[in-house]
Amino acid sequence: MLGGKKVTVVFVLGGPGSGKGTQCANIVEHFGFTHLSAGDLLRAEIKSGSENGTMIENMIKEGKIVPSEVTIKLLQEAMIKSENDKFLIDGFPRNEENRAAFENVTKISPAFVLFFDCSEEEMERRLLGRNQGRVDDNIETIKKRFKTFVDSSLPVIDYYTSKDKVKKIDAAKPIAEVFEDVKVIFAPYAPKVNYCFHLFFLHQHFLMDLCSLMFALAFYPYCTE
Ligand SMILES: Nc1ncnc2c1ncn2[C@@H]1O[C@H](COP(=O)(O)OP(=O)(O)OP(=O)(O)O)[C@@H](O)[C@H]1O
Ligand SMILES: Nc1ccn([C@@H]2O[C@H](COP(=O)(O)O)[C@@H](O)[C@H]2O)c(=O)n1
Ligand SMILES: [Mg+2]
Repeated sequence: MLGGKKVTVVFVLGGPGSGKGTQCANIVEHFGFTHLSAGDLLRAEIKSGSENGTMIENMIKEGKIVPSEVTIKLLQEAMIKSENDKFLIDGFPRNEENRAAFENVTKISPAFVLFFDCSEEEMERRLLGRNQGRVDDNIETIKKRFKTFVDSSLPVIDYYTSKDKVKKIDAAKPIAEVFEDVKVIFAPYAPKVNYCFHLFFLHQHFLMDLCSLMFALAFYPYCTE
């Protein structure tokens, strides 16, 4: 529950450059989730001129993890503001502190954890080719982010694996192929088709076709004279 509404949360995890943001955009389009990237929220906080801006910017440049209370507040505010009840939380929880604090504060447990598994070699290639002007997409910071991922984030994935909540995806494949695997996992969340609505329209079409046929048969003798 969050501010009185029941929410579904999926944590989207994986190393830097594994394709979390790319696949979240596809999931939003096909399955109606709202995408909340912790990294994007932190970058927006820097831009907004917040009092935490300088601290967040320094942490991002060093590939370190921002204290949980800052990130959780941003995630909570975004979820409350949204009219949706299905969220992809991308890049969070990044360490044990993030994980425990989120569950304590929000009382929300994820429906499952989507884990994009990719080699460092491939992730490095992608990050160096991303060209979005991110201050952390340089080889020095990328190496630090990889270390933080191994030391702090992989234990979170191990924790959720022990709870049988992790759905692991081979993220080294091309984007479209990764999404084929993602789609299988999200199939239970596909928007429901309203069969009654379809049946009504099929029925309408059938009646109209029948009327046209009767009309044509009735006038056929006159048309052929
Ligand atoms: N399966 C893929 N194959 C090749 N390139 C990919 C694939 N998925 C994403 N990319 C590209 O790799 C780059 C990083 O992808 P993306 O931003 O989605 O990763 P991310 O996991 O969100 O990274 P970060 O943790 O740094 O935010 C982007 O330029 C994206 O277009
Ligand atoms: N839970 C988080 C998520 C991110 N950060 C910081 O932001 C950086 C960029 O995150 P991306 O998910 O966009 O790659 C990340 O390296 C951290 O410095 C964080 O502190 N806590
Ligand atoms: Mg991202």
